[in-house]
Amino acid sequence: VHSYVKYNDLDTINAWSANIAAQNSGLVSRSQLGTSYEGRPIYLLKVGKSGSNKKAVVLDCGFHAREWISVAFCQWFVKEAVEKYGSDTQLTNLLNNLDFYVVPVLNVDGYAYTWSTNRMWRKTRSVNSGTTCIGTDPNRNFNAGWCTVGASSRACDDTYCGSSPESERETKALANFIRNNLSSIKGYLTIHSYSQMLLFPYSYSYAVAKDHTELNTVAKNAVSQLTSLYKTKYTYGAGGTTIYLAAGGSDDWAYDAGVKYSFTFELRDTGRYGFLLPESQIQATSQETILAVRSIATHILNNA
Ligand SMILES: Nc1ncc(C[C@H](C[SeH])C(=O)O)cc1Cl
Ligand SMILES: [Zn+2]
Ligand SMILES: [Zn+2]
Ligand SMILES: [Zn+2]
Repeated sequence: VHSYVKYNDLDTINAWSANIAAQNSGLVSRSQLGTSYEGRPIYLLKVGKSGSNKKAVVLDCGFHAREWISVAFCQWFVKEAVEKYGSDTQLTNLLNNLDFYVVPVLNVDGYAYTWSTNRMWRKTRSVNSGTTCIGTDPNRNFNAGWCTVGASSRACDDTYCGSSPESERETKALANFIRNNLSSIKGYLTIHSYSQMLLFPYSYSYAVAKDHTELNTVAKNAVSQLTSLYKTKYTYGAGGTTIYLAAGGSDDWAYDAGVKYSFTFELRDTGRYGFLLPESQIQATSQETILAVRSIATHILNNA
């Protein structure tokens, strides 16, 4: 049975996304972004009051299979939206004027694999030619400095960039969706764990993004909102200098494609539990992160 304060397996999440759309048809609709390598559906939830030519923000979770707190967060976000619409002023305003395209789990094959076989799996589950090593790192597979730095060209490595940009069905599906909706998509938030960081372009080089100053201010304000709830410490900045130089990331690609407000969240913790964050921290992590998402979305609404 589904719980917002537990980690849910893929079948439970898919049943949940069908139900929450059916029960909140004025606010939530479900479609399919594509199918994974192993043939699983990759669902997309459109969250927002129906209206014409609204701005959109893409929020994806479950890029990396083992980062379960990311997957829990997207479910919490949708719950909060449907629960508080009509009563919470800020959220109601956001949902009246913005559409949030939520991908509850992008890397569905990998996520299923962490439940069935290997909790620490990161990549997709696609077969690589000439080796028994499986999978590509979806966050090294985008056409953004592809495979130049901070990624491996060896299929057996956890940061394998793939045979070519968008070689994965999962990354191709997401990239196609963003390309096809560029006129409305003003923000891109991709949720990972762990490190407690809010990152923005670029990670693929030390080049300073043209919107660096604004993105830095948006990140600063979002982090201060997050920290205000439980005093959780976050760092923020351009990925290359804040975490590490790495190419092929979805945030860099979205930014260069024209999505100005592009951010990567690295949720709790800083290493005590790491990817194995206890379920007891899902609620607090989700609540504090939502404050940051609200802050960014409000900036987008006022400035995009
Ligand atoms: N553009 C990027 N933005 C953030 C990161 C950090 C995540 C952390 Se799990 C990763 O290593 O894929 C990595 C890249 Cl390549
Ligand atoms: Zn990740
Ligand atoms: Zn991470
Ligand atoms: Zn602002």
